[in-house]
Amino acid sequence: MTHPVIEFSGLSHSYGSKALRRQVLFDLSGRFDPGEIVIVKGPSGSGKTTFLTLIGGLRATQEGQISVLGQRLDGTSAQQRLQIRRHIGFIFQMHNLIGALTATQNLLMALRLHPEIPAPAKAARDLLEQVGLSHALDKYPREMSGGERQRVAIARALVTRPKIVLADEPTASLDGKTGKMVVELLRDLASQNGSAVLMVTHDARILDTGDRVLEMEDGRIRAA
Ligand SMILES: Nc1ncnc2c1ncn2[C@@H]1O[C@H](COP(=O)(O)OP(=O)(O)OP(=O)(O)O)[C@@H](O)[C@H]1O
Repeated sequence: MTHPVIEFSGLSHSYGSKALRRQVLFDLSGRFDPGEIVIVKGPSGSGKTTFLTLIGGLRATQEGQISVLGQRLDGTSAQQRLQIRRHIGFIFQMHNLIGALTATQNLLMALRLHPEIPAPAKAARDLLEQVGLSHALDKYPREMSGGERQRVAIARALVTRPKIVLADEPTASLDGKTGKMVVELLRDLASQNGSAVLMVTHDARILDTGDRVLEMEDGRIRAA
């Protein structure tokens, strides 16, 4: 039997407190297996981003259980969640590239947490070239377009070959050709590295690239 990369049950989440408290996720359960690409879709406000940030350990679990690579996330400290996050590649719209570092240096920074990866400088350059940024290796984020910055963020998330990739609209600011190339990179990582890829997207061009679709509505997972 395959061990799931992520397993969650009874997951609920609310924002605000007292009279302003509003529940946005209701009793979610499920699992993600190695090597699968899951498309998460659903209307705006249905809870997709909240769900992704919870299973990525970016928020504390309020209710329910989450296990990531065999380690429990619920009930852990912020410090422990930080450790688990090392195994996750995040591709979010607020990509938080470090402005004082070039594209290459941003990738090297991520690689510093992974001394087991050989030849980091080559790994960084190769991946930036693969996402079509050979002209921008030494550029700073402020010198790049939005789409170029997005590609640096994608390369930074993937260069450590994480076992889990969480992506929120990864192709939103990319043209069709570049978007397709990014999806191919994700597919390679899933098949060669056994990584699980969870991708929130409305992009009609890539909806059919997933192995399955998880559809959310009003904070619940709709039965497939
Ligand atoms: N930090 C927050 N504080 C209060 N409410 C929030 C917060 N973040 C999200 N919400 C609310 O929680 C609900 C779910 O939001 P979430 O961003 O998870 O949905 P989504 O499906 O990702 O939406 P979109 O497709 O528009 O990004 C929404 O009603 C949103 O307004």
